[in-house]
Amino acid sequence: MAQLNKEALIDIRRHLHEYPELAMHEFDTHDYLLATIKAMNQQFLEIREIKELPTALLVYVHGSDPKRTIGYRTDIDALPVTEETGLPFASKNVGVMHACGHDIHMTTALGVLSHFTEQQPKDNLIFFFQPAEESENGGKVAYELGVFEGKWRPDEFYGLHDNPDLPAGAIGCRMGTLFAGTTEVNVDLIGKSGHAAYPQNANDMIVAAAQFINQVQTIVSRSVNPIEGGVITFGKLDAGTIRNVIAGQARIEGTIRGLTQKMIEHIVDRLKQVANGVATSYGAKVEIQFNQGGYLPVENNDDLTRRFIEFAKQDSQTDFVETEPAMTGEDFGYLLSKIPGTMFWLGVDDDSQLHSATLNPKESAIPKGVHSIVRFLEYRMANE
Ligand SMILES: CC(=O)N[C@@H](CCC[C@H](N)C(=O)O)C(=O)O
Repeated sequence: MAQLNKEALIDIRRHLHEYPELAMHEFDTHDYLLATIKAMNQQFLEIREIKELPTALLVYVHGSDPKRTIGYRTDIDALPVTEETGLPFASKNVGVMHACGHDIHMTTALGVLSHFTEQQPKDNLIFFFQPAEESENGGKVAYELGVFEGKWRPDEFYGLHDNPDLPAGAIGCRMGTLFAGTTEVNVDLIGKSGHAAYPQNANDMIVAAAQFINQVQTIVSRSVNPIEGGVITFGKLDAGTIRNVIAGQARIEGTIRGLTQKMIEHIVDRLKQVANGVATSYGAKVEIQFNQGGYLPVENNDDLTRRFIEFAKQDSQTDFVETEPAMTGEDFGYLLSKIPGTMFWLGVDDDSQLHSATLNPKESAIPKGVHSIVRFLEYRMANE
């Protein structure tokens, strides 16, 4: 197969979009990626599978005169969202959708890879097709399995995320922190169920949960430096079984975000205080779990990011936008804490936001993104 052209890229993206799979269950996605990569020129390639992380894929492109090994990572998982785009290629996997654009990420990575299967790069390249970005931190899992050891350790790592707020195909980046760190939080409030008619004999955890959720709103508004900012979102609340039984338990699931690890820790401490305070005042038991995993703040490496931005600014074929830090999280933050590199945005120009059931990224972003990334990698390989 020759280098993937625009039409081939769009076909690939639509196939991936139709068959999204959740974190650590990306089996068909893995098989499709593998088949697509195997159809490329194999002359410079080495494909690697990981037994303990069976949906992941690594591809090594041997350089002609390597001075370094450059890593490029794409995530491959989807979200438990029911698609509402009405597109002819909408998700066929009920309740699952590429609502964060990882179909765009994968296709762009395949486009870049296919270019270098036809035109051997000077440096070595490693493409990492990573499972489980949305949850279960596949990047950290891979790192801890020792996947990036020996010749498979990139000297520098790059990766992108699509951005509906930027023009299609534009590249966005910034020095320093690009994305927030995140911590998942689960709060279980445990009281006593009972008949709806006899509240005095029960301990209603719907009321306690409502109080807890309200009080939590004061953490960011009253306990966080507004210049620094932070986020607490509870996206899931589960309590009760029927209207006339008082709920004896409530489970509230959310995510905390901060641009520094210190801020995340500060919010975690305040959240514990609020949860314990509400539990005491309602005579309830509370269990709180936090899970940060690999979702560290995404810290772009100074030297590499300066070069990346310099390239993007001066390249007449790249439309570059300097961006603000974002409160989205990314487990690429973990990989960048181990291996220096740069994360950047690829504009996909859409009115819907990431994680929305109507997200419909502009496909024209894909060939433009491939073109800019190939040009950047060639520029990088031509320089010290
Ligand atoms: C780009 C993006 O949307 N990433 C996710 C990462 C999720 C981290 C973790 N599971 C959490 O919910 O805290 C995001 O929600 O920002």
